[in-house]
Amino acid sequence: TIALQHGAHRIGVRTDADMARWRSLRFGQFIHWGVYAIPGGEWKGKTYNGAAEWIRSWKELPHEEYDNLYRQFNPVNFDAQQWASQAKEMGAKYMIITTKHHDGFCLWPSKYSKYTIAASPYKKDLLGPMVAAYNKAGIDVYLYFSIIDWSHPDYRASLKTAADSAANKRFQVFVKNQLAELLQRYPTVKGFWFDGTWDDSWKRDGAFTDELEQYLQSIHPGLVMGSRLRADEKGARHFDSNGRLMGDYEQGWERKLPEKIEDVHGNDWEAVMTVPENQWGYNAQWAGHIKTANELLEMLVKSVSLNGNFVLNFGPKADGTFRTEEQQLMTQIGQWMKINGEAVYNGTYAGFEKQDWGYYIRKAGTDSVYMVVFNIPVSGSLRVKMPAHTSLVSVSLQQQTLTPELIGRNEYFIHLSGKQSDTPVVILLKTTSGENKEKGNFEKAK
Ligand SMILES: COc1ccc([C@H]2[C@H](O)[C@H](O)[C@H](C)N2C)cc1
Repeated sequence: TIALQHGAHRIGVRTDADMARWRSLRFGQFIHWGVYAIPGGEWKGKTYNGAAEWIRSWKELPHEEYDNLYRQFNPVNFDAQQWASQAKEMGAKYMIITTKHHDGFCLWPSKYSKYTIAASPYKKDLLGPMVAAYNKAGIDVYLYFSIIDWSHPDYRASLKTAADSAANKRFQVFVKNQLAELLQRYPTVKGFWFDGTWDDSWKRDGAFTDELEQYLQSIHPGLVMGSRLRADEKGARHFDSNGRLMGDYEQGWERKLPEKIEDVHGNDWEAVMTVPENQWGYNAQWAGHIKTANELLEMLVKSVSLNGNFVLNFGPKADGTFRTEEQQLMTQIGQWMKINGEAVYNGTYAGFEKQDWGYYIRKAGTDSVYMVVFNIPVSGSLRVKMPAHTSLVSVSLQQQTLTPELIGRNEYFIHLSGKQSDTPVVILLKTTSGENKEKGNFEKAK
């Protein structure tokens, strides 16, 4: 390894209570909301093919016009209580809200910028009511914050001149001030979700990113911040130049999931996912494949089975309401979570050999292992190979006790006689482990 001043400061996962809480939540709701919801991916009859929240970068929409959209931003139908209750119904345990995206428009009346909700017809702070309503519903709130800020005169993507460096210094002060302001205004938030940290100007100043992270922890101990904030002094991001994860969890899983446990290298991690292929902010016409509730449940369950969190994104309209498709998804996912959430919350990697029928999830610190079945085989028989020194004590499907068939050494078939289901099936295995523990109930010779 090489000597680093601003690389990872910790080997292995965070073991404090705040991180344990983040880890227990497993299922989050991302919300991308801002003035980009006004065009919604379209402008003067033309459709923008990129992600709707990036429409300002589209040559068909002059910056001057985009930067005046805030004059129309008036979410009269915004109802924080309604947002929080539908998130609760879906089963989300945390929410991540865009305080400001790359365009720099602030959903809160920041005293460090004129480009805020205070300048809009709506005038009022949007974040305060959101944080209060979600917390009241028992949902933790995390703040998305884009370092890139296209609206700020001192923002520089790269530093070519001394003037650039001077501007960048001023910009760093601005960033630090806004982050401190957010923590001061919304003290119950549990962390930041940083974005827009790929430009040279940011990743070349590893020392600043390190000091900033430590500063934020000092004024708000316990904050949970992922690997997107920092760079080490060599410009390495997420993983420092010694391959060690920076930040509290790996934050690179954007619209993609790891395949197997080795892919996450023993780190905490979180995946963020869009319902369409790549739309975060509101996009009027959803084109391409729109993920179904079952697809999204499989991503959630797969993430938890690999020791990670899964965050599903929603893009409210400019008026503050959610599109019908998103409301229907929240309801459908919530119907499954209401019955089966126990398999997701506090879920961890089970240590069982993966089978084709679906995923194993271990309830943290227990001998309870859930099988979440997405693919019932034509045989109806679910193969279960017990890990070494682990015995099977009982098998149940909801309130029904099942008797597995012993088909080999510590290997079973669980027969789902003629079972069909249009949503994932959850089976609970009670196990016992340890060298000299008594054998499970199904190993005695017939
Ligand atoms: C250049 O590729 C990008 C850059 C930024 C993103 C942003 C999206 O706008 C959204 O906020 C997502 C979480 N973030 C990574 C996505 C892809």
